[in-house]
Amino acid sequence: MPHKEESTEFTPDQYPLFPDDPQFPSVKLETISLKKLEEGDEAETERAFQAFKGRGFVYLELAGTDNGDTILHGADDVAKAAEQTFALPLEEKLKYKPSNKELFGYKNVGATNADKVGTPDTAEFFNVSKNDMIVEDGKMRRPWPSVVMEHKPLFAKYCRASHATGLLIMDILADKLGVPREEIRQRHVLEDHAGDHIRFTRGPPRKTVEMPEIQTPSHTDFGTITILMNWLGGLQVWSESSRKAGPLEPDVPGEWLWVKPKRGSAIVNLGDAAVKFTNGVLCSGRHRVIPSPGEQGKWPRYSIVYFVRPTDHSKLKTLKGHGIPPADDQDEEGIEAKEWIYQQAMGLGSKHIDK
Ligand SMILES: O=C(O)CCC(=O)C(=O)O
Ligand SMILES: [Fe+2]
Repeated sequence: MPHKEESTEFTPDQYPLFPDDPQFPSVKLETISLKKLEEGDEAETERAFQAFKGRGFVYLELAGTDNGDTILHGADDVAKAAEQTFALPLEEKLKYKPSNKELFGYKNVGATNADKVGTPDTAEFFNVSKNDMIVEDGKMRRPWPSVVMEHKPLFAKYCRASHATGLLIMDILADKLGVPREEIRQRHVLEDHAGDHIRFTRGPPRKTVEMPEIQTPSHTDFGTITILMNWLGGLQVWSESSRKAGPLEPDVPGEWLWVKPKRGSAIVNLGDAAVKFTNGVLCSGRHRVIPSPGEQGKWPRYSIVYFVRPTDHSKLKTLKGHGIPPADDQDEEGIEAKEWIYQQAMGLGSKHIDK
């Protein structure tokens, strides 16, 4: 157990390994090299494409490229800043509740439902907006706690590296599907306002062996691509892939499988916007977070998530490409991404977001 007086809460050097025990069945994910993707390696791009069509989740090996190294090393520093943010008094954190149909700011423990009967979740989040971090202070749209402001250069660099990595993956998927890269890039321009953010998450240590509580309820991510860094087990994916965004409970039979954290790799998954753009060719995998297994459960669990999302005013509708079956939304204008993401968040029973 970590001792308060000698260590901070986020202490990845102390974490035991994910338990090697059939009690904790884990999912096998492809490991894709970011360096090879950047080099245009054909076999690697094909493996990535197949994995994103299949389960929608991969390990992305980060070392050896500028963006990969920024994410790999930056995530530890971001998590330390996250710890300082969560250490603020609750009343201070609650001053940063989301507003304006945006998800930026603080989500307190219990603000969303973990199931259909309304059991509260047990994780807290702090969502730091990409657009505010990459502009000068005077151009930011919201106030941020001083601990966030102190780390703004770190967050800006982390956002740029994560966004660029997301765009690289989008280019690969576009090429495979016969969609002009620009069709997707224009919906994800770095400087244009979007729901993109770095999410800090903190889940409490496990209280009982049975671990009934749910830190982050079953969901699919709303955006296009998610780049996730975590150090302790707790993330689980539903064994069967589904292409339907929707309710809290999985909609196809299956079981929860653990996703083991992998040192040196991010966990990258696609979100519902990627499903919508491709009429279900790509998969947005259903997942949730419960307390870490075995000995790992003695530590509070941190994760650092970057969400790449379509820009606020881009229309969510199926794109045209030889790999995409024509959709019945051809004649619709399409809903704007900001409104759609807000509706998705409200669908999870969020009680903390103001209009
Ligand atoms: O904490 C994790 O490992 C996953 C978090 C997650 O799924 C999310 O914030 O959307
Ligand atoms: Fe997620």
